[in-house]
Amino acid sequence: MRLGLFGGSFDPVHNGHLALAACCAEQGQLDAVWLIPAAVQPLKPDGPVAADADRVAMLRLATEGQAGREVSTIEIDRGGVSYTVDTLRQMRGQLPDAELFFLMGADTLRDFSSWREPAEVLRLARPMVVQRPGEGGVATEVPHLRIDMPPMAVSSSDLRRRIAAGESIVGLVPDTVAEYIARHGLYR
Ligand SMILES: Nc1ncnc2c1ncn2[C@@H]1O[C@H](COP(=O)(O)OP(=O)(O)OP(=O)(O)O)[C@@H](O)[C@H]1O
Ligand SMILES: O=C(O)c1ccc[n+]([C@@H]2O[C@H](COP(=O)([O-])O)[C@@H](O)[C@H]2O)c1
Repeated sequence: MRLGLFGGSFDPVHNGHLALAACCAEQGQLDAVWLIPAAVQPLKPDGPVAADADRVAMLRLATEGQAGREVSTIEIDRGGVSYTVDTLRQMRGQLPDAELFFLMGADTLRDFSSWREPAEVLRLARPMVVQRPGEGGVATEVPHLRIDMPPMAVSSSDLRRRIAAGESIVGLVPDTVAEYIARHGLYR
């Protein structure tokens, strides 16, 4: 099985994330994509704004009813700083026969050399990378598969800013996620 692992802060999940997963699944012929919210992303040491349970709940709403999408709480369950190499080792141990791909946007690939054990990460999984508006071309020595995605200028930080400013987020996240954010008063 060809399994796509898609790690992120997902603070909150948005339509750019969902499009990334869909484009990689289609063009990379993936059997499934697992979305993996980080507890604490190593290069974002302040940690996420929303609670782990809220980020997981929003991911579940965003992927509800979509075939081949799952939310994995492996990093939240492990706790602490979420190093991708630890996650891939755990996945490899649980799924020895799966071919693993690690999904990301070009901005994430740009910082790849500062990750923990980047060579080991590449031994365990192949990066699958989409372009991101505002990022230049993917100029990097890191071997990766390029996936084409229509540009979507949405980011979690812009969403948090919009919500705090009382601006609309309609069309940027699934309606169920927008309702969850409003109902729980997140990011105000
Ligand atoms: N609009 C987008 N287009 C392409 N890739 C994206 C987009 N938004 C996020 N990604 C990718 O999804 C992964 C997870 O992103 P993350 O959860 O940090 O969201 P973000 O929108 O980048 O958040 P923030 O604005 O807080 O940095 C990263 O690899 C990132 O490059
Ligand atoms: O393992 C690392 O050192 C490492 C450093 C930076 C980012 N990552 C992972 O890259 C993914 C994208 O992170 P983000 O928050 O920038 O979207 C997420 O799964 C992070 O845990 C991993």
